[in-house]
Amino acid sequence: MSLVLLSALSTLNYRNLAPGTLEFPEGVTGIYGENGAGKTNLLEAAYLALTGQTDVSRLEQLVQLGEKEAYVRADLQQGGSLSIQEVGLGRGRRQMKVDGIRSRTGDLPRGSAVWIRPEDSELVFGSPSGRRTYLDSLLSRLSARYGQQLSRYERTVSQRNAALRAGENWAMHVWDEALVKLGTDIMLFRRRALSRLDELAREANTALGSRKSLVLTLSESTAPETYAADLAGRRAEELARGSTVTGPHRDDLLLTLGDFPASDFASRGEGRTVALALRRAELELLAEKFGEKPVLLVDDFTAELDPNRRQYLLDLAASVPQAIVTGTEHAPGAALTLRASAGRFTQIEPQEVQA
Ligand SMILES: Nc1ncnc2c1ncn2[C@@H]1O[C@H](COP(=O)(O)OP(=O)(O)OP(=O)(O)O)[C@@H](O)[C@H]1O
Repeated sequence: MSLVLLSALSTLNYRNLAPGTLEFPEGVTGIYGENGAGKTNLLEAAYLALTGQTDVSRLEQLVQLGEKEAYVRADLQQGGSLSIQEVGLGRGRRQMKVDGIRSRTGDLPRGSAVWIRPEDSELVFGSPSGRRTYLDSLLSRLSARYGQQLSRYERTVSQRNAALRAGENWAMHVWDEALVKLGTDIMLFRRRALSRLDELAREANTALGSRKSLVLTLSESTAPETYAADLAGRRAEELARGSTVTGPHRDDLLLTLGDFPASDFASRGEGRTVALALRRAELELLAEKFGEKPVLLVDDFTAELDPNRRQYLLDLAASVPQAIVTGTEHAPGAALTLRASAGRFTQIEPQEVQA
């Protein structure tokens, strides 16, 4: 894949953003403005247009209050040619087009964006499902096959759960066979990817000035060698509960800082550093896979009270071909500075930024 640059972003009826198009240069675009101005909304729209993905479960939340549909469009410069990605949003529905042709998320460039935001601390302090989502979303971008196997696995788990609830003990061997095959693929892929992810996250954690070492490990609910036996051994429990309790959908990505699990023992600041290290590792893995660094979206670098992490974020933004960095203050050294106010973005001349 060649370098992907976001040359323009257009939105219509997207949250509080005024309709219009913003053009972005190479290098860093800094966006500053007061709380509630629409800075996060803009990055969210950019991430959606670049990747087709959002972590908002109710899509209507993205549509401006009082409107029925919203639209975002990314004009991408890729290896000298222009490509246009459009996402239309309605009640519970998302439609995507690439260069005018109906498409699915899998058709979009998979390594095109990484989004770093203050809420990333939840990766450390939140539930295992958030960490699984981080891992699965990253691995699905690294390998389309992983994404396909994961959707098949998730479908199989929900069908098997329905059979368990219906007490269909006689059908279980069929479901188990399918589950073990798909689940084993997922476990093996996760194991392979984790060693490099662990190395990259460790390096980033050290570069962030952390004195404690970071180690990433998988906590697996079963192993490929024992999967079938583990399922059989918990059959009675699963029938009683009506749900599948063994398999990679129950795994966790353990983050050990120093000698202890970061989720239970890290301070808020240490947790934030670990979360940043995970995002940095994501960026590096995507760059290794696709040969180019993704567009980096940094939400609220000013939320970092620690000067070390602030500087790290600014340096990271300056090191990639294109970054958009928001904050309540302007980002120093930006190629373009925009001021956000009530969902509108106006360009600020360099001399005004200095002032
Ligand atoms: N669907 C929607 N329709 C209209 N407005 C919305 C919608 N969803 C969110 N908003 C509003 O968008 C505003 C801007 O939110 P956003 O999170 O982008 O601000 P921000 O500039 O990032 O602020 P902060 O600096 O506090 O993070 C909020 O006031 C919010 O109420």
